[in-house]
Amino acid sequence: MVTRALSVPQLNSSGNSSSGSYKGSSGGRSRPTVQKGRRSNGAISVTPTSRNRDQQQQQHALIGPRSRSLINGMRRVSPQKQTIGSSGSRNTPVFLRSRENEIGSADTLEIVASKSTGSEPSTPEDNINVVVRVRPLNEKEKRDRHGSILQFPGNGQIIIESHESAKSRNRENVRVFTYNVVFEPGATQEDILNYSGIKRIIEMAIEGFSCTAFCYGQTGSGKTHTLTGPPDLFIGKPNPKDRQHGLIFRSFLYLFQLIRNRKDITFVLKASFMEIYNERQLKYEAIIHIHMYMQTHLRQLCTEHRMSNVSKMRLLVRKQTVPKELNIHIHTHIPMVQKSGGFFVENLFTVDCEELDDLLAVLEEGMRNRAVGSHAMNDHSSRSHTILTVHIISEQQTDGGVFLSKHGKINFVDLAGSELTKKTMSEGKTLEEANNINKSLMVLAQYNYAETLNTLRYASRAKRIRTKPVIMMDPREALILSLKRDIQSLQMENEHLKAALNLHRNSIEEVGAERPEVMEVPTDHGSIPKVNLERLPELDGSELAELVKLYMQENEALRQENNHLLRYEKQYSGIRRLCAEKMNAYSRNWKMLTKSFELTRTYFRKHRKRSDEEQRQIDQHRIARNILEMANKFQKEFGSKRSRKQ
Ligand SMILES: Nc1ncnc2c1ncn2[C@@H]1O[C@H](COP(=O)(O)OP(=O)(O)OP(=O)(O)O)[C@@H](O)[C@H]1O
Repeated sequence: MVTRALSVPQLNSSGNSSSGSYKGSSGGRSRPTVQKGRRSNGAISVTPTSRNRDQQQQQHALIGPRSRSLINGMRRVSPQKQTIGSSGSRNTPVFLRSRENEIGSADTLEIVASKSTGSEPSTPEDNINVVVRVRPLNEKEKRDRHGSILQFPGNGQIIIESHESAKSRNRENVRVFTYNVVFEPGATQEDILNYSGIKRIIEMAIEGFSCTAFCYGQTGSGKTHTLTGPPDLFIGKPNPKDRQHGLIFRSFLYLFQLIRNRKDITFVLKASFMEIYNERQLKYEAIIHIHMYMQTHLRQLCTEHRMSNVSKMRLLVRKQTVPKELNIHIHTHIPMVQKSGGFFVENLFTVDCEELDDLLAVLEEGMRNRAVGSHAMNDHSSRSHTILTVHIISEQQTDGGVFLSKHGKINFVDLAGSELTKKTMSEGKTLEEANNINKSLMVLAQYNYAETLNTLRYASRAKRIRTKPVIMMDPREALILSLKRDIQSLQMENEHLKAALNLHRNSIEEVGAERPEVMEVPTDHGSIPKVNLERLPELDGSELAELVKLYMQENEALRQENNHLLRYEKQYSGIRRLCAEKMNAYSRNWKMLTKSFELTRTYFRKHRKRSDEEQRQIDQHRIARNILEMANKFQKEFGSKRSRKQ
């Protein structure tokens, strides 16, 4: 089971951005110092220029998975981005600060690089990715000349400075936060897709992990904009090429791109879209803990915040026959969720999505149906928390012939923004909604400094959360798979032992030793029928259970056989060792015997006594040889004298 989360805290960036001492790439190289009071002159970074207490900052954080192992040793990519910032006083504003002109912080770049490797998902413990996006100033903020309290020194850092009166300024008023990525106001929707780490999340969801991307932040800070784009995108038929499309739309495209490349896997996609409206006590911990424990955000809401507090939970995409409002049921014994106690949402309507268009239709319909209100800080303010879930069920045949199915999912959560009703000038229904939203988030301090600080703290805390994701599989299928693996390794061991035994038998027979008396090895597994593994996905629960039983039996039989073989092997190897020792002794003796025989024969040849007859013959032979030699000599001498005379 996995826990992956994305959050998007928000900052209200103020109008007159400045770079101060943090211009361009060099700003990120050395550790920046805050230069108080320097007026900013560009869109690259936003520095305090105004002491206006009413200034607004909006930031949102994107929290998602990342892996320590992925980060270590990853190559850094360094795209050069030339984006025009909102205030545009510089020609080439960088939309997010990092070292050496790179886009995004080091961590994020590594995540991006890791994504492109398409490597195996790791099992990271440090898998919450926190990304902060600061939106550009809107027209009203520019008109009101609100300043910024934020600076972007690079390295994923944000500096927030309070603009209390100079007297009260002290070290406490300047705080530095570090995240995986900080997007400055010039960042585009496409940049968020490419550099926030969401692509990695989608890849992990495909691999069977449960992942979440969620946005958190002040009202009007750009959460919905980041996730879905401006609301008027969904009026009528949306133009798929619109550059304003948000993270969800772009993630869907990327998801389908990945799925189409995996021809070896069969995918089934389902999606649901619901909202939690007027819920009072939602906390970000809820969202994150749910992932640590189980399936959806709702479980945590149930267990930690007592679902009775939830006023309304509504389906945004539904069948005509399905009631709009949903009931939550809490169960203590649901097999898959036993550990945390469980819950399920009655009538949660999930849509089968065969095509990309089906997924996009879920998003569009949900966006049209969600509760939106208007107040002074946002014309299209979300009045609820929404959860769009895409289930990715995959099925792949493994080397062993077993079909492995995984159930990954990705949740996109758009939390309603926290609001100061005084600033939003909410009244009536909007006021009631705002109160509930604020309660359900964290009720923030009086001014945007405090709100921004709170958001940054929130994101910082989220970053410290450690989760341990696992791939979600049907436990029975997982068991079958592991039994199958056991069987394979037992069979290999078995073959190895048999080969070793044969070797022993042969060598024992060679020396004519007696074979040991041992139990016969059962080589036939009897009545265990063979099962067609390709039919695995078609089997129902009882058949699967039967299959597990059969595999366990086969496993057990193989284990027994291995034990017998091992005992055999032990006995045979003992006898073989004895034989070998005897053979060695024999051969040593034989060598010695041969040598002594040779010596004896030589001795006797030299010293044995000859018989008289033998001696007489030898003497005669010797006399005859002497006579012959003398005759030859005489002949030679006589011959030479005669020739001289002539
Ligand atoms: N990065 C951005 N670039 C341009 N406009 C933006 C950006 N972010 C937000 N906006 C605009 O700011 C306004 C408020 O944004 P949005 O509705 O997304 O905020 P929100 O955080 O979802 O607010 P609420 O919590 O009230 O729903 C919208 O008009 C949106 O189009």
